[in-house]
Amino acid sequence: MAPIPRPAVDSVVPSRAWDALTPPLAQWILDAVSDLGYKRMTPVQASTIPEFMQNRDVVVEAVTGSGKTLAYLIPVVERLLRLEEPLKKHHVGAIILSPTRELAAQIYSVLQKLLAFHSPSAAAIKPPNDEPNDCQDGDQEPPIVEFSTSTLKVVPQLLLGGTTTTAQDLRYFLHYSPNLLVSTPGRLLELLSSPHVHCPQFSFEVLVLDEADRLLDLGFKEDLQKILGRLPKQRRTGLFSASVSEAVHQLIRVGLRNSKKITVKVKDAGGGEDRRTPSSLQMSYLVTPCSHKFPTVSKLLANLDPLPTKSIIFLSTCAAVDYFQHVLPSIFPQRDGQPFTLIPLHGKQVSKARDKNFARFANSTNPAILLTTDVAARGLDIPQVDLVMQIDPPSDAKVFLHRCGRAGRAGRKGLSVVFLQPGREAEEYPGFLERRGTPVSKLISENTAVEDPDGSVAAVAASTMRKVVLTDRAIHDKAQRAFPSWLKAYSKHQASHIFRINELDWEDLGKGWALLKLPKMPELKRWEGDKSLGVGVDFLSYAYKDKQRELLRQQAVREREGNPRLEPVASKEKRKAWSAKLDQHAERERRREKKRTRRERDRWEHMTPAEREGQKELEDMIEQVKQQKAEEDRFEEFHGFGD
Ligand SMILES: Nc1ncnc2c1ncn2[C@@H]1O[C@H](COP(=O)(O)OP(=O)(O)OP(=O)(O)O)[C@@H](O)[C@H]1O
Repeated sequence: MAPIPRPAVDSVVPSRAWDALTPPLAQWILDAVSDLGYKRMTPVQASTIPEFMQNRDVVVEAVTGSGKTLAYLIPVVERLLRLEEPLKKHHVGAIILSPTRELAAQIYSVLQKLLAFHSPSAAAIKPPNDEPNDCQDGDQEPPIVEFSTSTLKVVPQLLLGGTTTTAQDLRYFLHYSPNLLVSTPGRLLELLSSPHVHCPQFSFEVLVLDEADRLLDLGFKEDLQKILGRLPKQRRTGLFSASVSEAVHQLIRVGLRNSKKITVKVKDAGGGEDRRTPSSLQMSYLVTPCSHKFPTVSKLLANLDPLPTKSIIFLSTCAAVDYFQHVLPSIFPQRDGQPFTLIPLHGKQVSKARDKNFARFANSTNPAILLTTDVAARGLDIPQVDLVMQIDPPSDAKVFLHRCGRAGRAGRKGLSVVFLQPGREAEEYPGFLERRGTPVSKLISENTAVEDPDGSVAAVAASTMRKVVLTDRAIHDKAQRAFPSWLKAYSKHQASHIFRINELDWEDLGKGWALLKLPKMPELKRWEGDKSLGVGVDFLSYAYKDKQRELLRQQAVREREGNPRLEPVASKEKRKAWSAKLDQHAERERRREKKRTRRERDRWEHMTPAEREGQKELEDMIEQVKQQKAEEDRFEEFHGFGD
């Protein structure tokens, strides 16, 4: 295996042998890591494990793919196995929280691999959807079975919304009495709400927030606040991420105790600047108009040497993934006589499809491409990912390094490419990234440049994809939904001074998206170009593949012909441009804020004292984050870094 990036900044601990730690790790752990082929600790493991095993909280920021998972799993299991006596039945000793189901499942799988070397724990591992066979009926009150607590062991449980019901999770909990829970916030909260699940101070040891900055985002605020309210304050806490911002470090003062900040960055090739990305990962950009983006992706896939085993394409919305999954295979090349397998994955797929698609990608033996959104940006560890392509930069600049970091993991060579449109994007975005510690350089290679002086390459690609769209009106519908949603995402980019809607080239976008026409959108009201994009389509006879759907459409056409007033007309509200809606938005936001405050007050009145404590703790954390962010913004503004 290629060398792991070397540490810098706060971390002074280099990569070390596993048996060099004091206090030493248990023999079974040494056997496990040796069997897994991990000869030495990575820098983040060498820095974190000794601290987290002792009574210290840790805030760990280390580049993607640097081995953070084992850096917390080893201390967590060691702590549970070094207790003086086993925990009482139905008492939880440790919790690991992750923002997504896929990441939680992955953490659980690493944990299983580790515990396989600890015989008492290995015997306790059951599949997460295991139905204890003495209680199959979902509606019955779960029986509480006797559970042997004489041996110290780690009994893990994976909690995932979508795969099991809360009742099934609770039955599993009551039957096997797990002491270590790996979960997403929502599902954990549901379990902790049961009076049968206990986390008292004398039992509860440690809480880990993986992708901590994402978990501290406002989207998770309520759940996290309630979770903290149900956990004892006297506990160890570990925050882990590749982007624990300075703001999150302030949490040390409020949420964490006796804490240690561990930062593992890497030096750039010349040994100078600190980087926030692994040195095995080449971070690059390409300047391409929209209509050249996918032809360029094809060229990369056709020519990159060695052939990328697995690649990820990031799009900005779920609807775009739903649409492009149909058209892209028509323009993607074959390698060694084999097509690439294109697998869609996004957060609006039902859990089963999401799990299946993720497993298909992870286990694919053919060259495979995951077409996805930011749901796959963080934490996922699929070592064979060689290439990451960001068709659009993410709206949240912080997500950029997480997306890139799906490639170039654990010292393996990886390439990340972000596609920028000529003009402001190409001129300003690289500088914007550099100021955030994630510099990118222009990808210069014969393999990538699409020479297209007369636009014929783009035209051929658009025409090939349009042929696919014409085979089924349902694909056209998807495109017409996806394009406005992409535009909305574009308009919400954090760096709004770079990503400006009024500088977009609509005709080129229509070609790049292989649209049959531009959708009716307020933004196009004053645009005088050809909204049919020069594609002559007879929409009256353009049919759905699905027979039932087509019959309904034909019926609707007949009805409309009989009564032209039935033509659906977008409401006045819908026809307003985004920009014109801003004032209304502000007013609505003010009213919403008022309602929110009232709701919060009501909720507070109905809270238990413990929940109030949790709420206060979290509010303190968020306040600190806000203050720090404001300070950072002022600093950036002063130095001309502002967005
Ligand atoms: N000591 C080690 N030696 C070699 N490889 C290791 C070692 N520890 C972990 N790895 C490998 O490194 C890869 C990345 O590990 P992990 O997923 O924990 O990274 P991470 O730092 O959590 O990344 P991210 O920030 O993207 O979540 C895994 O494939 C893992 O098997």
